Amino acid sequence: MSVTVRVPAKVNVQLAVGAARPDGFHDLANVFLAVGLYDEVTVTPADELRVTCEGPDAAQVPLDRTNLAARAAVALAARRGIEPAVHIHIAKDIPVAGGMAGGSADGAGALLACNTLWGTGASRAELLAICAELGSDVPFSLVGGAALGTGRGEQLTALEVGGTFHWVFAVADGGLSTPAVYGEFDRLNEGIEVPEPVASEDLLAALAKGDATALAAALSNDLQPAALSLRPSLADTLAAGRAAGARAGLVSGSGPTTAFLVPDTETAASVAGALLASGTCRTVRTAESPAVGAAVL
Ligand SMILES: C[C@@](CO)(OP(=O)(O)O)[C@H](O)COP(=O)(O)OP(=O)(O)OC[C@H]1O[C@@H](n2ccc(N)nc2=O)[C@H](O)[C@@H]1O
Ligand SMILES: Nc1ncnc2c1ncn2[C@@H]1O[C@H](COP(=O)(O)OP(=O)(O)O)[C@@H](O)[C@H]1O
Repeated sequence: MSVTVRVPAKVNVQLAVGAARPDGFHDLANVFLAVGLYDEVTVTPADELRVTCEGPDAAQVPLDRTNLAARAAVALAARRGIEPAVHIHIAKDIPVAGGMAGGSADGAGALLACNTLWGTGASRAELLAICAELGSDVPFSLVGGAALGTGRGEQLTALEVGGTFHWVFAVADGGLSTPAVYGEFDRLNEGIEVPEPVASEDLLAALAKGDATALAAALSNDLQPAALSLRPSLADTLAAGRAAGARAGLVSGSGPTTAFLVPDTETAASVAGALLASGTCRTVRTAESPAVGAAVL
């Protein structure tokens, strides 16, 4: 018997970052929006814990116990005093180390899959608590849709979304390390009073209305200057997407994927083509939002 769970990627339509906390994390107003690019995590009983991965970026995914999917299985098994004897297979379609929470998706997916396979009966609240232990973005991968993440991003409030948003994602060559980007944020803000992160009322209203023009005007990412500082070529990708007709473009989370909001699927196809032709990215993907969270298939 196997259980397969499908989990979406995310884009941060607003990422407001506060000052570094004593524990090294940053308080956030993190407006997550799930997008229709998915990893599938399949768990099958086995003699011992084993992880395999397939997909274009599979070579960059660790297959040892540092893999977030393996950590999720170990965390749930430890709470129940059982062995995490399971083969976890990840069919990976979410770009790796791209600021789209692919590892977090696999963590949330493996957790839900193991809870189902083992009949461990963890409640939604317990699953969310385990997700938060695994990483700041993991709870959102479980719930999907749209949500405001406060604290380090793990405390979620569901948000209303009144329509469909169309995106083009430009996937860069190579990844960016999330801690390195937060570190660069601290360096760039040294000696500056960093304000408390607050969600934008205009942005929340645009999401609730499904108003893509208003959302485009309200998109923001406080990590973007840090990502651009570490990867200056991303400015060329942003310029190419905007010149091709995107309503707005921004770095997705810690990057280096850039996200472009477009009015419809036709514009998505033409902006994707122009971005590829510009030579400023490795590949392009189109997807729609919102997407549902982790779900057993
Ligand atoms: C930036 C964001 C935006 O959604 O995602 P990505 O773009 O990387 O996917 C997140 O804040 C990433 O969340 P996640 O990738 O789960 O990070 P974690 O494993 O919890 O933390 C990794 C490291 O990132 C930094 N970190 C993370 C979250 C946070 N609120 N403040 C931080 O300073 C810390 O240096 C921490 O040690
Ligand atoms: N299941 C996983 N899939 C991808 N990366 C993983 C996974 N588990 C651990 N990692 C590690 O997490 C790092 C960040 O990957 P990822 O979650 O894809 O990006 P991001 O944090 O930018 O959204 C990778 O470089 C990899 O070393």
